[in-house]
Amino acid sequence: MDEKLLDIQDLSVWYKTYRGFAEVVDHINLYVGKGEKIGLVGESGCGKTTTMKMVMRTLDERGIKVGEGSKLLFGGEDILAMDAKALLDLRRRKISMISQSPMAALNPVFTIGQQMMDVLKYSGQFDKHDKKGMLDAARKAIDSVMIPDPDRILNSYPHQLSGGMRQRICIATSLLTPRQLLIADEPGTALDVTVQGQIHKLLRRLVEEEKRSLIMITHSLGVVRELVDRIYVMYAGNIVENCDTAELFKNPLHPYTQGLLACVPRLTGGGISAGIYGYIPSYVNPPKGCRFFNRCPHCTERCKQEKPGTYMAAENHAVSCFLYEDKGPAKERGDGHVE
Ligand SMILES: Nc1ncnc2c1ncn2[C@@H]1O[C@H](COP(=O)(O)OP(=O)(O)OP(=O)(O)O)[C@@H](O)[C@H]1O
Repeated sequence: MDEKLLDIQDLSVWYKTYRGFAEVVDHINLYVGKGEKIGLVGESGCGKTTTMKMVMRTLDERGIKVGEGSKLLFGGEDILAMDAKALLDLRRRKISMISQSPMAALNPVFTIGQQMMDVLKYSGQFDKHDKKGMLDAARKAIDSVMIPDPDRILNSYPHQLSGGMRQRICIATSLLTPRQLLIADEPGTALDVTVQGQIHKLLRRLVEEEKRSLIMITHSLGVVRELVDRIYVMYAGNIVENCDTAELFKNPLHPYTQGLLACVPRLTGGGISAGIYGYIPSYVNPPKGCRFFNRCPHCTERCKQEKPGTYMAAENHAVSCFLYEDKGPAKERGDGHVE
């Protein structure tokens, strides 16, 4: 197994709302190895962004509660125990996150050049007077994301660029510093499919060239198929299935994964998919059993009352559904958590 770079153990995150606590992330386990590319897939609102914002510690901590026993380890260091200085270092030098909306990520009142120079200045790689060195690094980064005329781009404001260019600039900025982990939160959402495809290929190439790790967050299994080594399927705050990408497409086991796969459009026809009937349950009053029970074609009385464990349906293929209980519990890691 790869050496773990990020290791999320038993993480629970609750938002404080006026109706009570919303249990949005519910005891999840997930890891990414050094140089590994993983996908975190699930429909809108299932808690993917919350999980990753927790990793970056960018959620407003007055508005959340983190479950007891939750652990977030990055290179063995406990993210939840980091002070403000260590967190700043984590965000400036170790992990970067590309958000869904490049317009929200870029500051509209500064040029691209000013924003890139700021990133370089605080990265600790250059002397703060070495303007030429930083400019060259910024030009090189723009070049690596295949945008011509870097000097014009450096002098442009975000609104003077197209959506695809802005998203590439976000990727270029995240690559300015030698960070080990890149978290890409649906980087193609705001773009048309042709540009989306280019952005995904670009991300894969850059991550592979620099041997970085990647977490690709998306609601579409089709998007991650060509991009990642392993996939975690998330539903309503739970990881319901986790295995290698090829295995997931060959042998999807959880009824939710099967439903998600049926939603991937096929060029060979077959009409419009029926989708998955129903919607995600309330996080304020989540079901006490399986959170997918009201949408599941295999639901039994037990599913409504009892939470399924995580079972090892095949080698390195974990699934959280009573249908696979006879396959035995998932591997214990020695720290009491399953993987
Ligand atoms: N600050 C907040 N306060 C209360 N609830 C929140 C807050 N932020 C997010 N949520 C809720 O948490 C749930 C999960 O949201 P999250 O953004 O993590 O989902 P997601 O899987 O990333 O969705 P998408 O794919 O649409 O980005 C949603 O029901 C959302 O309404």
